[in-house]
Formats: sequence, C-alpha cells, structure tokens
Amino acid sequence: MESASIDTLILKLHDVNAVKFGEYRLKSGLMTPIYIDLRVVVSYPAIMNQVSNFIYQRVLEKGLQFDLVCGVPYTALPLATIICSTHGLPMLIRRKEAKDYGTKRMVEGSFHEGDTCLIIEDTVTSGSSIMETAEVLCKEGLKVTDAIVLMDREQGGVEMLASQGIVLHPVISMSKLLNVLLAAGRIDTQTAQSVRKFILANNTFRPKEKNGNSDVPVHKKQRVEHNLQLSYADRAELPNVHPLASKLLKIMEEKQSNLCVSADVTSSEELLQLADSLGPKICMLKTHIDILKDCTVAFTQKLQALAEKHNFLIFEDRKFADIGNTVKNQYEGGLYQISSWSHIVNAHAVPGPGVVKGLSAVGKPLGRGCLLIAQMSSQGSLATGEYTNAVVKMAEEHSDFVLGFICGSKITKRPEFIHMTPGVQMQTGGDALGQQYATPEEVICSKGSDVIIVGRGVLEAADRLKAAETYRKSGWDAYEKRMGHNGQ
Ligand SMILES: O=c1ccn([C@@H]2O[C@H](COP(=O)(O)O)[C@@H](O)[C@H]2O)c(=O)[nH]1
Repeated sequence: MESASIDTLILKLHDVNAVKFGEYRLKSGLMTPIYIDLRVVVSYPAIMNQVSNFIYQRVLEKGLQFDLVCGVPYTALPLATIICSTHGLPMLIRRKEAKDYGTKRMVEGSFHEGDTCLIIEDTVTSGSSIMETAEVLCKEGLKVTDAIVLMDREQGGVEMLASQGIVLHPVISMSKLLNVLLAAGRIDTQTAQSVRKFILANNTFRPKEKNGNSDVPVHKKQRVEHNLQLSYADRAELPNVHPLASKLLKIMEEKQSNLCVSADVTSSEELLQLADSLGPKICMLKTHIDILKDCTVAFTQKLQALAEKHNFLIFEDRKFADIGNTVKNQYEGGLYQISSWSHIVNAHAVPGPGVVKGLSAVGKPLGRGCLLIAQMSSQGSLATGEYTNAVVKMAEEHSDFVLGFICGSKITKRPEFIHMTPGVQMQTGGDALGQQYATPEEVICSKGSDVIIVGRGVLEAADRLKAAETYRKSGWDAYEKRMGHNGQ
C-alpha cells in the first residue's frame, strides 16, 4: 500500500472535518480530545471511493478468505456497498432493529449456514460495535474470523476482538493519523501529545471482561462450529488419520509445542547446531536443503539422529511442482535424496493429481507424508478461493499420502488433516519482498491452524533458544485458549 496515498487521504479526511480536535463524547460516555466522524464522508464521493479502495487493498494484502461482506450499520454500510459492487462480492445487511412485520430477519441477503462473513467498519474504539454485528451474524450460523476498519483509535479494539476470535485489520492507526497531521502542520505538538496521552490512558480492553451481550464468547461458539474442540491428542487417535500426522500430533501434545522452526541457514554445521539446541522446543524442523552450501549424506544422517534424539519431525520445504514422473526423480534421487531423510515434503497442486501420485510412489512405501500448498503467506499470492478449494479436494482424494496443508487458516473441517502456517512473527507486518506476518495467537486461535512455522522470528533473535521458547509458549497458549482451557 502506498504510504503517500494514505497520507493524502488523512489530510483529505481532516479537510472535510471527519477528524476533529476539541472535546467530544464517545459512545461509552468518555470525553475525548479527538473525534473521528466518518459519517460526513458520504457527501464526498471521491473520498468514499478512496476509502473503499484502501479497505479493499487491505483485504488483498492480508489474503483474506470469505464468502460474504457485511458493513457495520450505518457508516460502514455504504463503504461495504461500494466495495462489493466494485469487486463483485456478495453482501449482507445487518439490521439494527428487527422489523415488526414480514420476515423479521436481522440479517438481510442470501447466505448459507457456515459461510464466512468479513466485517467492515469505519472507526474502532473498543471493538464493541463490530462484536455486536458479529454476534448477530453468528446467531444466523455465519462465521466471522476477520474485520477491516478504516480508522483504529488504538484503544484496545484489536485486543478485545482477538480475545473473541476475530482478527481486526486496521487501515489507519491513531498514531499514523497524528504523525501525518503533525508533519503537515495541521496540529501542533501539544495537541498531538494530549491525544497520545488520552489514548494511552484510556485503553478499553480488560482481558477477563465479558464482551458483548452474550454469555458465551463468540470465539467459543466458533470453536464448536469449526470443529476446533478436538485436542491434538484426540486427533492423533482418529481412525483415518495418516500415521505421520498421528505421530506429529502426539509429539505436539507431549512436548506442548506446535512450533516448527524454519532452519533457513546456509551452513550444515549451523543447521545441526540449531536442530540440537532448539530440538526440545519444537515439534518439527523445516529445511530448505538447496540453500545449504555444503550438504552431504553425513549431514542428513546427523540431522535424522537429532530428530530421533529430540523427538521432532523433519519437513523439507521443497515445494515440488512438476509432472509426476519428474517429481518422483527429484524426490528420490539427485544431490539431496530427500525421500531418504525427510519425514514430510510439500507440493503445489498446480500440475494436478499426478504430482501427488509421483511423490506417493516414492514416499508411501517409506512411510513418508506430504503437505499440499493451499495458500501462501506472500502478498498477492494466487493460491486463494477456488484454487484453495480444489487443493482441499485433491488432499481428500489422496489422504493415504497427504496429511495436511500449508495454509493461512483452517481450510477443512476434517480433523485428520493438519494445517501448518508460515509467515509468523510476534508482531504483524512483513518484509520488503512481500512476506506477511501474523502472530501465533492469530494463527492458532483465530485462524484455527495447528502449527506455526517461524523462521526469522527465531533466526534473527540475539538469543535463538529464548526466542524459540517465546514462540513455543505463545503458540501453545493460543492452542489452550482455543480449547477453552484458560477459562475464557
Ligand atoms: O506460504 C509460504 C510457504 C512457505 N514459506 C516458508 O516459510 C519460511 C518463513 O520464513 P520467515 O523467516 O518466518 O518469513 C521460509 O522458509 C519460507 O520459504 C513461507 O514463508 N510462506
């Protein structure tokens, strides 16, 4: 997203009085020195279009998967309408009050039970308005996993929604808004400081608080609807689970770790040292064997010994993507002889089922397994929507060899498949080459994935062991929360 254009939009919003400084009362009754009034924007069609574009950009950047869109009434309603109409997306309208005649529906539009609905909002303070809309949608059998907001006041909305299983993606933060207005001379330092002080002093999120008007938190309802209630240990015992998936699930439960470290280093000595020191913290070690400058058979033997010693699986992230006959040769032979040492490999589904058949011909007799790449963490990935659905179907048709997916979120309700998610760091964001990061909490708790794959979050830390422990704990806490073990 072009930062300059966001800056221009902020200045335009200020021009039309959508951002006001003074003394204003919030929905909660609290007085605030800054008020964001995006209602006024309906009178400025060019700004409406710009705002809608930025919101849609965010959807694309985050690679969000959903079936329908719903704007929080009323201000976000026209925004959702523009986005849906421009991009051909089906929309729902949430009523604030039921009609006392006719269908008395609270949600207008056409949908199926289990459909996922993306919520769009104009401004978030505590997140309560998004929660109200999410609860109405969930009562109708819809799922809500993500929401996009134009303006986040940074007063606890992101955290409150995360505690309810909804990831909020803001387009503009309060800090950004203040910085831009300050740099443009629209406000003075004193005003910016007083707003910052107010925001810091008035965070609305209380972790133990019950939010919304329902006794059961939305994320708990979603847990049941998404089949998330089965523990890793339960899933390891399922009759149709792949033996390697069963082994991995048992390791995860035993070591209380859903962490896979991506050992993206270029020397085999460093990789072995990593495997030995981080071994106790991980359920799986991911390799890119072709970035090693000195791979030997002795190295792969030592790696296997360490996997035995510390009880983790080896996953070679080879991303096979050729016709069956070629991948068969690539998997079995060549410089790396991957099938001889790697428990798990992965493949793109682009070539069609032949890629799985070719790999399976080599790997199945050895007790190996394969992950299909259903989604990718990189910006602009084409692995979305119908493609992802087709990958799930391919996995179901080859479940004797395919044990799960590389994906951003849970994409099938079948509990025997394991979902593994790369692009994980403690802070959301990305790198200069399009990688996008979500947090362990988002990935495991909100997105319903099973394994976090962490590379640079650990590798670039001053103390790699300490960082691995931080990720292990964070991933495990998120799993416990998803299971409802922490009383939420
Ligand atoms: O969609 C994908 C698939 C694979 N990866 C791989 O995971 C790691 C991520 O490294 P970070 O340093 O944590 O960004 C890396 O080996 C990728 O090749 C992915 O990132 N996204």
